[in-house]
Amino acid sequence: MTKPKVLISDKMDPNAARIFEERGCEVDVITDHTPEQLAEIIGQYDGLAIRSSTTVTKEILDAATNLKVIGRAGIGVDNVDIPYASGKGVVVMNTPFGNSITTAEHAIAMIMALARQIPAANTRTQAGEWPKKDFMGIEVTGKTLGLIGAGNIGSIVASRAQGLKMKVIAYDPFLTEERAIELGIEKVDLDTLLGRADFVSLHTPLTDQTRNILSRERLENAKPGIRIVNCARGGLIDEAALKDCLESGQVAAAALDVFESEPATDNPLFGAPNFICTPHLGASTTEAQVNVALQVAEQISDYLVNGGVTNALNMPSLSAEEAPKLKPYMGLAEALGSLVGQLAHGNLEKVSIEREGAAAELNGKPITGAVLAGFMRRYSDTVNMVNAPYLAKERGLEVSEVRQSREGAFNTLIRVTVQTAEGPRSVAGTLFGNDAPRLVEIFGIGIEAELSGHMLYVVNDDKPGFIGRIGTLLGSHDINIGTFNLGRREAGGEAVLLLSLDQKIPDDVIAQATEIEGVKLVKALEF
Ligand SMILES: NC(=O)C1=CN([C@@H]2O[C@H](COP(=O)(O)OP(=O)(O)OC[C@H]3O[C@@H](n4cnc5c(N)ncnc54)[C@H](O)[C@@H]3O)[C@@H](O)[C@H]2O)C=CC1
Ligand SMILES: O=C(O)CCC(=O)C(=O)O
Repeated sequence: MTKPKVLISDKMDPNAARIFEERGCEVDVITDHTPEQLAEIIGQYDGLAIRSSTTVTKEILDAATNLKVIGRAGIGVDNVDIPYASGKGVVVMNTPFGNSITTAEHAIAMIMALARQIPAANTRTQAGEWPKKDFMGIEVTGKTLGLIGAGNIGSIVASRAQGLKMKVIAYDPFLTEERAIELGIEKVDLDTLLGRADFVSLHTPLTDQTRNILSRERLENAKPGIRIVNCARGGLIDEAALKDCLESGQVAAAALDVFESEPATDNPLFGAPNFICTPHLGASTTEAQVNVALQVAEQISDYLVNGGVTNALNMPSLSAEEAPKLKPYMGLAEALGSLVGQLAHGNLEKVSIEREGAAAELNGKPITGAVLAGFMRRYSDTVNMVNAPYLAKERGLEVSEVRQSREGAFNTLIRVTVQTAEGPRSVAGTLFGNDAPRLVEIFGIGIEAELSGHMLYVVNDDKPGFIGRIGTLLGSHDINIGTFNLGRREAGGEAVLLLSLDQKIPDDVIAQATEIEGVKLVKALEF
């Protein structure tokens, strides 16, 4: 088996390359590249490991014809076009916890640096000025810290600030009252926070809702003399307004690690009074960089080698323990989705996926993804289980999932039903010996068949001599039959025949099969 190939395209702790190799991937480290150079080479790789310097644009994704997974050694994934990657079937992962402590510590360092004006005092002292009387600081003890965003990093900042005897309040619409109590923080609205806080620290992602969350109006109406820290994302603060507020003294001081445009080599805030900054160093500690490098390499190789999915932003998680157990189910699910997609006519708007018996106890999301991947192949041949749910949504397909823990005739079963103009049509399958997928029902008729390769599906009247006639027709065209599977509604009623063939059946042979007496439908299937 050829090894999956991974490119590390940003500076990363060398442990990442070691882990890739140990886990069975080939790895190249190429960190010095232009977007054009990256587009030229990306087609060779199955996996891409990045930090924040590589921007994964539509152009890169279009060139990435083999890419299956992008892993961000860090938290923010605003440098990846996730909707486009999802449409291309590429999993996007991050490492949501590896650098949180480090970044929270950076925010606390910024708070302390603002309170005691350490950077300016350092510069002037080293210049030989000894400017003792110019630097009167403030204590943080007893001051109010307002957190905008109290997720992983915000909550660590809260606990560290409480250790410094600060009172912590937070604005986060997704923070529950229970979690706020657990963190010992008071939940408030944004205007209240800005009216009460002595220090504000931002810890949200950059989204349509958070962009410019500290707007000119909010900065101007905040508590006079407020101090602001941003170690989250540039774009959360109106930088021009912040500069004006620093100059007027409305904002007493500000510390930014992140900027609207990075690298920030020429920013309007540079030189503003009481302004300090760092070049996006929030995650830059030895510990955090080892953590995120190890995690991203483990996650990417787990996906490429075993199919395990951890911390994906565009796909449900699948643990390394679950992945091998789910593998035969995914094969079955994809084949059933493909079968129903190939057989059902017309514009299909609803699909229902039922899991019965042992299948009901499994993680359903990947199974649904696999059914949809098989089903959506009727519309697109580049579909996989990552992009299938997105494509299904785009086409307005209504997807429902049903679990039935009770066993029926089979101890494990997946049934896929689509609503057609003629009513519901379903196919069902099971696993033989826990790992061999088998079709067991097709449109209400019991049958037992493996779904693979080239197949021929025939619906006919159950009459003597029919099987001989179809066999003779195929034989006369030198088409060898691998397996022969029969099912019927009742003796003499409607029957179905599913043949696996050693080669693709030509259209003219299908036309001749349709002419055989008693034949109602002939269809070539591909799996
Ligand atoms: N400076 C640096 O080097 C680093 C920056 N970061 C950035 O820090 C930020 C926070 O990261 P985490 O805490 O790990 O993320 P998280 O997802 O754990 O927390 C984000 C919090 O923001 C809240 N939120 C979302 N929309 C909001 C809104 N409209 N108003 C208020 N709160 C809102 C969420 O409910 C959540 O609790 C991210 O932008 C991340 O990219 C992370 C690591 C390093
Ligand atoms: O990789 C870095 O240095 C930046 C980290 C970061 O911003 C993040 O993880 O969101």
